[in-house]
Amino acid sequence: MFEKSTWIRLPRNVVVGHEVLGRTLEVVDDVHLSGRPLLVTSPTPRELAADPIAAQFEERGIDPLVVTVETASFDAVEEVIAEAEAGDAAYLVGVGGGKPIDIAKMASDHLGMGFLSVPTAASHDGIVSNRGSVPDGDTRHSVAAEPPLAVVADTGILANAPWELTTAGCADIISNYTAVMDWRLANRLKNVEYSEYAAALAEMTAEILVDNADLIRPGIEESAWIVTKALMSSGVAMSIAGSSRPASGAEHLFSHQLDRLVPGAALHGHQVGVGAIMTAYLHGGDRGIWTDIRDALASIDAPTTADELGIDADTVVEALSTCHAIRDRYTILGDGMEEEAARQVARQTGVI
Ligand SMILES: NC(=O)C1=CN([C@@H]2O[C@H](COP(=O)(O)OP(=O)(O)OC[C@H]3O[C@@H](n4cnc5c(N)ncnc54)[C@H](OP(=O)(O)O)[C@@H]3O)[C@@H](O)[C@H]2O)C=CC1
Ligand SMILES: O=C(CO)COP(=O)(O)O
Ligand SMILES: [Zn+2]
Repeated sequence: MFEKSTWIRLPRNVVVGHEVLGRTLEVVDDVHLSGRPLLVTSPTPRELAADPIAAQFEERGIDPLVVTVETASFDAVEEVIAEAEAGDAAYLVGVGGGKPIDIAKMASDHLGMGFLSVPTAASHDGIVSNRGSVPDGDTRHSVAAEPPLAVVADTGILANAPWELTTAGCADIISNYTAVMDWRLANRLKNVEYSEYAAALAEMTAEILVDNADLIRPGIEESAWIVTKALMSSGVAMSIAGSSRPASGAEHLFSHQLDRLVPGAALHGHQVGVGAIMTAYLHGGDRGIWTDIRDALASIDAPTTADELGIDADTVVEALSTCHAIRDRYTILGDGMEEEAARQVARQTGVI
């Protein structure tokens, strides 16, 4: 008897382009949200996007609530939930990088409210995903959450964000190559549930981005457009899979472990990119695609070494040799690498 079922949650409206921030209320109306919004933002994105959105609401006679968060934490999620309840918010709007968007996503999931995602940086593929990532004790990886009802991605704001945020987004996409290799391996060895559609979409997204690497340059709206569409596509792959598997394998375990060892040292995307060089090497040795991954990262100015991440060699080795344990996710790291073997891989790939 056939007993499988799939429930794919996706955003209803994804609006990407020039000066679309000014159309936020149109998007709100289109997804039939009404009442008082609570904007969740962080300091820089507040000035760039949350205050202008608040002004749009005020013009309409709606007084929005605004919470500015400094760090991604469960305390921040709880603060947002409390503000939403006290202020009678009807829905949430996450405005900023991954931190405020994930906090808004987790809070709206808890409150059973809709939420809108307004990225100010093309820095990560959680913009449309059905995952929320807020560190909780030793847990650093994402958990299931409702995706946004709609996304408003203004390419002018994204293009003017610091270039390293965009290169971090590109590296998060390039890491799909190794994430999918790990997923296939886990499917073959451990019978982990696998979706050919989600894997193909994640890989194709990385391929299109790499093919267009020449067009991705600082300060150019078309570049922001290319990267943002790739981030959306990667987020959709996660929603189709019902997990972050298409976009997160051992390279993400490595990054999550760095977040524990040296919090805030480097951007999420940059860490997973460097992780992908080493885990691609583990998958294929000298004949593998690790050099292609390294060259693709270098071509968009993303870090390819520990030095460029601003993290010392010993910490990189420690993260690589211990990160298998932080999550129940089978990858090329298996039950863990010996420290000396991890050091060799980091050396062979020029990471240290
Ligand atoms: N849910 C999911 O599926 C996924 C979640 N993630 C998560 O996303 C996070 C990484 O996202 P990231 O965006 O790097 O994190 P942040 O939200 O911390 O943003 C990084 C920095 O960029 C600044 N910033 C944002 N927009 C602008 C702008 N337009 N101009 C100038 N500065 C700007 C922020 O400012 P300020 O200091 O003011 O905040 C912050 O300092 C991680 O926590 C990661 O785990 C990653 C991938 C997938
Ligand atoms: O960062 C992500 C995908 O790019 C989310 O993955 P995690 O589930 O490992 O947090
Ligand atoms: Zn990621």
